[in-house]
Amino acid sequence: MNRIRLTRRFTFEAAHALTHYDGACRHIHGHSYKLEVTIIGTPLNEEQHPKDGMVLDFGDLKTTVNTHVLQPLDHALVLRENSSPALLNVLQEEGHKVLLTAFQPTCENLLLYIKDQLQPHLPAHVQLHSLKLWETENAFGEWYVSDNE
Ligand SMILES: Nc1nc2c(c(=O)[nH]1)N=C([C@H](O)[C@H](O)COP(=O)(O)OP(=O)(O)OP(=O)(O)O)CN2
Ligand SMILES: [Zn+2]
Repeated sequence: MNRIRLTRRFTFEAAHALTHYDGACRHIHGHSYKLEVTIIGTPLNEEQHPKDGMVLDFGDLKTTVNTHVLQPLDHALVLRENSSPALLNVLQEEGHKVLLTAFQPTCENLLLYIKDQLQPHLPAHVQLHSLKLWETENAFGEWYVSDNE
């Protein structure tokens, strides 16, 4: 076996509010999130192939994450879909980028959302290995496929 893990880092800005939370984070506030995406696979071994020696071109990983994860999340206000209808109406009428989620937008649930967004769009020859999401400089969550088998 010659399996290799590849990791790429991303950053995005997003705001959120934790409804019913018993602390300051129930108010709308923002984070500069950092995300690490790790995939695993076997490097291609085809001498004339432009991707020879690669599990996946880092550029292709970047494009996939940008399209399916960062595009919906970056500079969005992430709110639970049962948040105040009056607030949601105003935000949407004013053209703000609001991502409504069926879940509380915690670090944990955003990891699961990112996993669900990403997994179907990875090429068949690689697997998602893990995700690491920093909400603040000091707090992060991780999702590992091996924890969920
Ligand atoms: N298990 C979780 N706990 C908390 C989450 C979360 O997603 N999962 N989120 C929050 C808030 O969103 C908050 O923004 C982050 O909390 P906290 O680490 O307390 O933030 P601070 O700004 O106080 O961090 P410092 O490093 O102390 O400045 C709360 N909990
Ligand atoms: Zn927060």
